[in-house]
Amino acid sequence: MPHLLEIKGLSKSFTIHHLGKHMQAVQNLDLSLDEGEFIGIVGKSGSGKSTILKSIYRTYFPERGAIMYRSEKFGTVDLAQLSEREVHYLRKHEIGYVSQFLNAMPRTTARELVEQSVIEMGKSQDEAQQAAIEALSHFELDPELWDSYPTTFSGGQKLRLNIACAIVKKPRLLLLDEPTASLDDASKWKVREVIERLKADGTTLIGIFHDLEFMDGLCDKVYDLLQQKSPTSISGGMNDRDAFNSVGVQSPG
Ligand SMILES: Nc1ncnc2c1ncn2[C@@H]1O[C@H](COP(=O)(O)OP(=O)(O)OP(=O)(O)O)[C@@H](O)[C@H]1O
Repeated sequence: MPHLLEIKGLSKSFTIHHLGKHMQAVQNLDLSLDEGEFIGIVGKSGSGKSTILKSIYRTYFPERGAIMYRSEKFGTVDLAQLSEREVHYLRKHEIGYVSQFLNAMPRTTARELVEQSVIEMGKSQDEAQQAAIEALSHFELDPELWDSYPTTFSGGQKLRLNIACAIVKKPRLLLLDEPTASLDDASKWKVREVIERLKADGTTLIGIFHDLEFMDGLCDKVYDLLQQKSPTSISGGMNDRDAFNSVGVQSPG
């Protein structure tokens, strides 16, 4: 069985025109992921972790390299080359992205936000209602909050809602971009339970977490960007669990 995701030679840089600076965020990166696996990405602040996830989700257009994804709908495709329309389809149906930031919409309750995620997949209002109830219960968002506006939620509550919105689509691949960054310890460990549940359900995951202790025992593999040679370039290598333990004493951020 081919990998679910295989990144080959990915490079991405940014030009900040008003500062006259060119920033090499990711350079010649290789990474692969099998179905049901959870890969953690660690590295210093600015080492390109988010850029990798955003390139997979195609928030950023990769500059060089291929991001081969085995889609249920399209077969194996290069996310770096795919049309906007197909990318849009994959975001709706196959690939989810969760960060610490909530995509709140004005005058939209938590329940409606989750329902909209289902409706945009082409499902009926009834199906969306049912799926929203299941997702919000599954991720233990207090039912008293379901009909409230999420802008008033705590960091942990927003995250639960974010995850519910992503998970309700049953994505094959879920990208977690530092979702626990603003959470206290208790909320973090609740998120860990959620991730363990997703893993048990067979979701394939790539996650960025600053807290190495949080990742320990959770990820199948860790992709280590700590060995970068200069602040503007990375060239990473894959570690297995033992190698992860050996980098566990260093702080990535
Ligand atoms: N949209 C952008 N425009 C300009 N520069 C960017 C953009 N996105 C990322 N960069 C630059 O690319 C480099 C890598 O950024 P990225 O956010 O991927 O790092 P990171 O490892 O996720 O950092 P952190 O741990 O601090 O979130 C940084 O130098 C950043 O300033």
